[in-house]
Amino acid sequence: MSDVANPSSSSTSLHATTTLGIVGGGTVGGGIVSILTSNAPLFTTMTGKDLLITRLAVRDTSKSRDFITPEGCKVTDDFNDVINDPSVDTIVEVMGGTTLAKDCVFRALKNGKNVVTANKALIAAYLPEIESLVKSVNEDRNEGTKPVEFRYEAAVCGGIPIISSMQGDYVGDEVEMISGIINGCTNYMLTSMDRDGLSYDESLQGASDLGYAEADPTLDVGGFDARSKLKILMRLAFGVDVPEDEISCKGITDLTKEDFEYASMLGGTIKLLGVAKKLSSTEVAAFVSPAYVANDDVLASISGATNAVEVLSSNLQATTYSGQGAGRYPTANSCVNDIIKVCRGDVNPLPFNSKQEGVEFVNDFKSKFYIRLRYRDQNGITADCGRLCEEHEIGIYSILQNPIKNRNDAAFVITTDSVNLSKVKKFVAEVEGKSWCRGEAFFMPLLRDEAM
Ligand SMILES: NC(=O)C1=CN([C@@H]2O[C@H](COP(=O)(O)OP(=O)(O)OC[C@H]3O[C@@H](n4cnc5c(N)ncnc54)[C@H](OP(=O)(O)O)[C@@H]3O)[C@@H](O)[C@H]2O)C=CC1
Ligand SMILES: N[C@@H](CC=O)C(=O)O
Repeated sequence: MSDVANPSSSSTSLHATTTLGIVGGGTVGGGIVSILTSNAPLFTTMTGKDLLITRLAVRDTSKSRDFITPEGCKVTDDFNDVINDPSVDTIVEVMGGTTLAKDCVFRALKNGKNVVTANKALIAAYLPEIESLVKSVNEDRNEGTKPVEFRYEAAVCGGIPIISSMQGDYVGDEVEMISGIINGCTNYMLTSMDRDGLSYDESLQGASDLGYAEADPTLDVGGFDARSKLKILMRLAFGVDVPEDEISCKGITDLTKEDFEYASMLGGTIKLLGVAKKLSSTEVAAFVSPAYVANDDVLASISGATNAVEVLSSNLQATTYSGQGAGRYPTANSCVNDIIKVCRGDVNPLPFNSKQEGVEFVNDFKSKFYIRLRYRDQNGITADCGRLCEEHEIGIYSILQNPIKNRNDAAFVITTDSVNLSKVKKFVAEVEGKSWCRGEAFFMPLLRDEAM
């Protein structure tokens, strides 16, 4: 921190300053600037320092902005100007992505700057590397120098303070399971489609307009954004680093109107969930998938961009965190909280908690499943399915079918007894080879009914 009197703020200020460089002036970056500037006197009181935004990097400096650039802040299209400025104490990375953002964050840390980021994709892709870089940068710092901080509250569930809770509130506890809605864009979309009857494209457009979607919305609708967040939560909760692509991941793109009708027939709805569970002292399983949620489950009523995460632990038992998971101000709020902690001098030597040796990830899980099959009508289809279920050791719990409207393209749903995902995948692969089967089958877990 620059513990010198602030020369550029009102000439009467005798406070020390903290200088911020923000990389990214979009949905989140604009919100951070607005919150910091509109509450400046309060933040000075809280930290004892004037917070100056002296640098802002954007891709296109000629674009008009929906926020006011702070007085004296230099705007650039080269983030190197920000991370190489020796007067900047803290870099706030809110441009997103995993290539340039990696360069920006890694070089900022190497330059001895604190980093605040909302970038879950980057953290999920390079968590061990970030952890060891923060450690080595701090080991190399002179004795008595404040350690460099890496903070990322906004990266998981936007405005919900789940990261600080996972870092600090379970130290004497043991987390057994995390499950919840951890992507605001898709929850907004599913709500608009199910409740308001909007099409997939209309609901995605709405989510983008409201600033919920990623720059590449495939990350949202494909489940990948939720998977990045789940990976980070798994490290914090279970001390396990899981390569992201090992976590079973299905997005919302294959869901149809019919699935909502069948879910309603079963007494529930469909939510995109991230679930991770400790199966034993040495094994953890996880998935991201649409899932059937019964109407009396707390997750069924979570609508719009709201996120909700239930953490099951030995001491606390079930604790649910709920709030805005995406959008300008909820997300910027989390970044600002991190910035204030950094300015105040709070130190967190273990940003990702301790790693637990000997805990392995198992890429399979047990649940009851919903399997929707499309078919060309002919005799013997249910008999065929029943035989295949028996061969794959899948117990049928129910069979649902609306009256057939089109004999060439009809659908029915099987719900199963508890069975491993791996068995369902093999069953589905065999069904898809049948002459009567149309297209790909769709399957998803039934939450709570012994999920995992
Ligand atoms: N939006 C949300 O609800 C949430 C977002 N996040 C994360 O926050 C981060 C930012 O998201 P969001 O604000 O929505 O994204 P936006 O697309 O709205 O903003 C990205 C900003 O980064 C700038 N930028 C892009 N590339 C460069 C570059 N090479 N050099 C300098 N600036 C660049 C863009 O400049 P320009 O404006 O000129 O194009 C833009 O201002 C992402 O990591 C996202 O995952 C996390 C939680 C919630
Ligand atoms: N696209 C993300 C933004 C916040 O993380 C989401 O919708 O959750």
